Amino acid sequence: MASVAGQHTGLLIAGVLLGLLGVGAALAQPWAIGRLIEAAGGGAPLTGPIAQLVALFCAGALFSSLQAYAIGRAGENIVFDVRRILVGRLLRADLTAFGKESQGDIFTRTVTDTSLVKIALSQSLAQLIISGATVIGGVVLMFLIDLWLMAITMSCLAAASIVSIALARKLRKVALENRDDTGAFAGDIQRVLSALPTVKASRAESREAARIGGLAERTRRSGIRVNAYNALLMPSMNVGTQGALAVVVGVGMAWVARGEMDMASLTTFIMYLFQLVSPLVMFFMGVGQFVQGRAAIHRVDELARLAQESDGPEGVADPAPLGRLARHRPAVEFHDVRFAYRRGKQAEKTQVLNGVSFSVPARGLTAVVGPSGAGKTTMFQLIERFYSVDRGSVRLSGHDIEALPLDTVRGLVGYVQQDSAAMRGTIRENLTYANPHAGDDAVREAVAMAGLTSVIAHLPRGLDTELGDQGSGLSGGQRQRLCIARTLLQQPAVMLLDEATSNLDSDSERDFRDVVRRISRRCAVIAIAHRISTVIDADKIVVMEGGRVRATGVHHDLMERDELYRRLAGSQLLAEPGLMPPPTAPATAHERMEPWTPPPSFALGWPPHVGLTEQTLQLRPIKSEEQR
Ligand SMILES: Nc1ncnc2c1ncn2[C@@H]1O[C@H](COP(=O)(O)OP(=O)(O)OP(=O)(O)O)[C@@H](O)[C@H]1O
Repeated sequence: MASVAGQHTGLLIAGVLLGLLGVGAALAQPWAIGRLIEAAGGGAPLTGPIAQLVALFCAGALFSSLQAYAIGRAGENIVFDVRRILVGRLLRADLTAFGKESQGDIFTRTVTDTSLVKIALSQSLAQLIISGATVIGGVVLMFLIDLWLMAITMSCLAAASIVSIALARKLRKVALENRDDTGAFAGDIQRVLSALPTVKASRAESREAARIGGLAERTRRSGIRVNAYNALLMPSMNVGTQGALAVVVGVGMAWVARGEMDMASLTTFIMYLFQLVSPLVMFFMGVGQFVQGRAAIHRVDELARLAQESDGPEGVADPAPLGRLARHRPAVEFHDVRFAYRRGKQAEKTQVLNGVSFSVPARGLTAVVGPSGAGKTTMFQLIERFYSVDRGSVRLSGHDIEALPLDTVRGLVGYVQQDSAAMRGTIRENLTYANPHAGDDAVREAVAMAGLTSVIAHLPRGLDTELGDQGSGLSGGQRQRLCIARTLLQQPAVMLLDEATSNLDSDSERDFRDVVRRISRRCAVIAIAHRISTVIDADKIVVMEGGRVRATGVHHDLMERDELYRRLAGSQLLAEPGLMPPPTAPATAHERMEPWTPPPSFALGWPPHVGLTEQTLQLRPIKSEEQR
């Protein structure tokens, strides 16, 4: 953060210098008033002293407004740079590190904390320097007027400063707590709002309102503590200056009465003392703001240090020759890949892949099947290099992906995810997201290939129809086809389809299978499929179980020799009768799926069936039209 502020030191220094010129003009004003009193007392002409005074007033006003403009501008520049850097780092963050952070807290740090950083690094820093200079200048001039009066003033101010410094220390601590509480509150709001339908369906509104209310209450309490220390900071200084003023007026008037001091000097001294009050208060307000800003700087710095994706080692092989993948080499190879996710702040390991090896030809359809949790999606995430393998290697056309630039890897690999990721924006923007330069013809072709032409034709604004958050405004199946069209527009060399047809109806799925066939003549298609129809005519099938490749082959071959495949295929056949020839060998008792019969009473703590009575349904009488 300091380095960002360092890039704007020119403007900051200009602002501070202008402020110091304003300080000079302000400090000269009591002196000019003293001269005016002397001239009036001595019967001398007043035009000169009055002109001096007016010139000082005007110069003071001009310099302080120029200073405010320069410092404000530097502040905006600093916050702009901090946000630009943060957003860049967030978008390139390593997914493991990113997954440990709460998204709401990230949002608070990026939006609110950066605003506090702006105030701390520009306004309050300048305020500290300028009001500090005013105080020092005033103190020196007051020393020159009268040493003893100044000594009295200093002792009152020193006592007040000790209290204020102790308060500022406490303020920093509670400000940090308050920033963290605000982040936790925002994090929970984000968690709930992103799953609002689930919250409603689970009737969890009251529970969530209470939980978030608790976090809001914690934020309120720490906010009140911040406020309390802030509220004590200024009065502690005010009491010091007011005490000093009372003593100075009393002692000074006694000295004037005894003839030991002249009235002009006492008036000038008192004016300096008055002038000291506001900068002193501003100084300690600046301390308060800076201290709160430091808490924000700490949080923003922490976020900026989020681990980043590595873009491959220095001196990587030139990615250009990869272009379309060579036909004679496998498009993707896994060599004894081991991988574990790291969860939470403690980075506890979840071992997922335990030595996976297989290869995918450069053309054709490779289907990946296996029970839930076998590690199929994880494999795709490793091909996209969202995570790095712990051991072994993943190769693209013979090149270890760790040695390729990320941009090359992700340009070559197109990924249609399990949860179709559509975004707020028009359908066209969603379609061309991975290839913003795609022309209209290409868009039309991709839309047709994904079976979206008639869907889009029925929308009021066609391709320019706006979608809501997460692509709301389209059905699940339509969103999925949108993502497929987007990936097609990317023209990848390897296309990953993660259960991409799970949301398609049978007709659309049949059409889509034809599309996949056509695409697979041009590139390598790897499809995670739960439907047998997707895998039955795949060129290669990889069967996964428990983080290992259990078998590879084609359908008929696997039906003969792999129990798990036979079982998976059998269960799928139930959903899609007539698609598959009968198994070559009768299933053993062990392999056969047991039909599910409901237990006599529910075993998971459900009450036995009591029937839906008015009482259990908590029915209320329906009001008639008139009652309403
Ligand atoms: N981000 C993550 N952090 C920690 N563990 C994860 C993460 N994602 C997945 N896992 C774990 O990794 C294992 C494999 O998950 P994966 O999604 O790869 O399975 P899958 O075979 O695709 O399953 P499904 O067919 O149900 O989608 C699971 O046990 C899961 O709990």
